[in-house]
Amino acid sequence: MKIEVATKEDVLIQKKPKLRINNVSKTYDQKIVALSEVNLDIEEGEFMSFVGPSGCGKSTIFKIIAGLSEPTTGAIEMITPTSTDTVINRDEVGFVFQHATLLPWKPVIDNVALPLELKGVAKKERYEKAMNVLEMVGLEGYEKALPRQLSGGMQMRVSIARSLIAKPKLLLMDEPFGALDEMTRQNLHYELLRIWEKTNMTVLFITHNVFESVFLSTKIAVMSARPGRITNVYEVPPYERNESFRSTNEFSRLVGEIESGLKH
Ligand SMILES: Nc1ncnc2c1ncn2[C@@H]1O[C@H](COP(=O)(O)OP(=O)(O)OP(=O)(O)O)[C@@H](O)[C@H]1O
Repeated sequence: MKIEVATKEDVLIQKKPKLRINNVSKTYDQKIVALSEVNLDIEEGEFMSFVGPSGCGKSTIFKIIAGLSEPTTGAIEMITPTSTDTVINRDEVGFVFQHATLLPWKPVIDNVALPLELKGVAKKERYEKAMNVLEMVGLEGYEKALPRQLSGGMQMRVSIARSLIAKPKLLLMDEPFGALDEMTRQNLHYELLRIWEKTNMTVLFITHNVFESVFLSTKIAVMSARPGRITNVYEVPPYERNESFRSTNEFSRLVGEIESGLKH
């Protein structure tokens, strides 16, 4: 992972912590150019969605931000006003994947507490924290259940709870609701927005669903086909996110604009 240190001047002009994707390119196996010169600034507390054609490098960006993959050129910078040290603290980054990826033999509470168990946190403390996040995702009472006893939506809630237990400042969600039915997906939209508002995390969210991106996000980054670039960033005004928002003219207008942006 290439980490760049921001200058003091950089830091002083930033009002809020900011994640900067600075000229990031990624070539796999010296021939597959997945990303080409991606630049994007993300403010603290933003809910930023990434939409783009299949294979345009959305997951690659997330892997680079999470430190699971190295950029070929460029860097991810985390700039905070309190420190000139821009090393991203991996403990502050949570990751949720399309599939819940739960350990089938472990009860819900142990799945949720796993990140703390791996860090050697004592059982009492990790169970207390797991109960708190299970309550946040509406799963109190299910702590002893095994994953197979839960619906797909509930398993995703467990996965989200597990990502929240270490109190991430940045949550990366790679198509988390892609495998769920529409009703479950919409219920989880409200849950996620409630959690986002409560925690003030920065959320980065990959989806193929433009409606979902407009409903959830403060900003939407549209990407081009491979090699992936950010072609446009749309801002969603702070409308109240409720059922009626989905049927407003503003909602349809934004969906239309983004869909046409995806075609160019
Ligand atoms: N480990 C890898 N080795 C080689 N090529 C890879 C690797 N990971 C991804 N790629 C290639 O890089 C490109 C971008 O992949 P990536 O998974 O980031 O796209 P994506 O936009 O997330 O796709 P999707 O929307 O289909 O999930 C694709 O062409 C993919 O085949």
